[in-house]
Amino acid sequence: MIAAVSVQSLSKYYKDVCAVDKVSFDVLQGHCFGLLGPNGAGKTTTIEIMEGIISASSGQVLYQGQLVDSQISQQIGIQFQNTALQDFLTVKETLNLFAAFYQNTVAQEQLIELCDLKDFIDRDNRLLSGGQRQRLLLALALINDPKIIFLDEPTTGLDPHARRNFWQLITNIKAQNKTIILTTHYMDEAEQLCDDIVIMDKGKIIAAGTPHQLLAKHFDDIFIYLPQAQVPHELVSEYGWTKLADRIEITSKNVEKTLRLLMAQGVSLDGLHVKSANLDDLFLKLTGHSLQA
Ligand SMILES: Nc1ncnc2c1ncn2[C@@H]1O[C@H](COP(=O)(O)OP(=O)(O)OP(=O)(O)O)[C@@H](O)[C@H]1O
Repeated sequence: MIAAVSVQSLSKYYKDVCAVDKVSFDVLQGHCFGLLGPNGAGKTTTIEIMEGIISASSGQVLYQGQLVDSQISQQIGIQFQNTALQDFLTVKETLNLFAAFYQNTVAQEQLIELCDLKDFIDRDNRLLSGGQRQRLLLALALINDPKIIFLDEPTTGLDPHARRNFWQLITNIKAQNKTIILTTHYMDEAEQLCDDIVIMDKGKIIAAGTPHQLLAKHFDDIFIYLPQAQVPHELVSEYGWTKLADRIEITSKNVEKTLRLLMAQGVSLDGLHVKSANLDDLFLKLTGHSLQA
């Protein structure tokens, strides 16, 4: 199967700064692909080379096996984080304005439906909430009926409700067999939406795979938390458990055995919290810091 986009040994130097260092990955047709990494990891540089906005120092990007060229902008959709919307235009007028830039466009009713714009279609851009603005920006990214859509931190700054609404839209778009390339600082977003992820740090790929594969590879432990006051210090040091601000973190391969041990030691299980590792834990393990700034 030919990848929708294939990034091959891509490097980018800014004078002596190596922003991207021999990065290779494939994005499969119809998948949601997540590019994750801390600030300065090289994500934007990689994505901008893929979008044909800047050129690589070396390496190449292939779309369906063909080298990326200036025509690519007609075939891809980009939702930029900070697109400036024209003041004094309504949402509908904005859609019309952007449609004029492309040879092929999607029917406006379809976009309104897909991005759920109906309730504010005649509203001035300046009066949109954060979530409504993001939905309009998504519609603009879809206006040329692209097969591949780039979303740059699409839910940054949105409240949890608006984020969940937006995830639903992305799921609907994916169901149309479109390929989505997403950057995000939210690990729950990546876990929810992405079929494949690549984690970059300092210009290099440090992990790649499906969220499930990556978690299975790096963790076989379950985390158990108990309020600190309930766990005697001697037990914490004897078993090498971790003291957090107000909790004790116990990593365990066998939850049942650990709980039995705690009970045998007379430790109260009030306020017990058990969780599996998630992408945030993976990120912390691989990079030494949490992704959420
Ligand atoms: N135009 C430029 N000139 C010089 N250095 C640059 C330029 N653009 C990016 N860099 C450097 O390249 C490295 C990678 O930057 P990039 O913006 O790709 O990272 P990022 O992962 O997108 O970070 P963020 O999450 O903060 O957007 C950084 O060290 C950055 O300072």
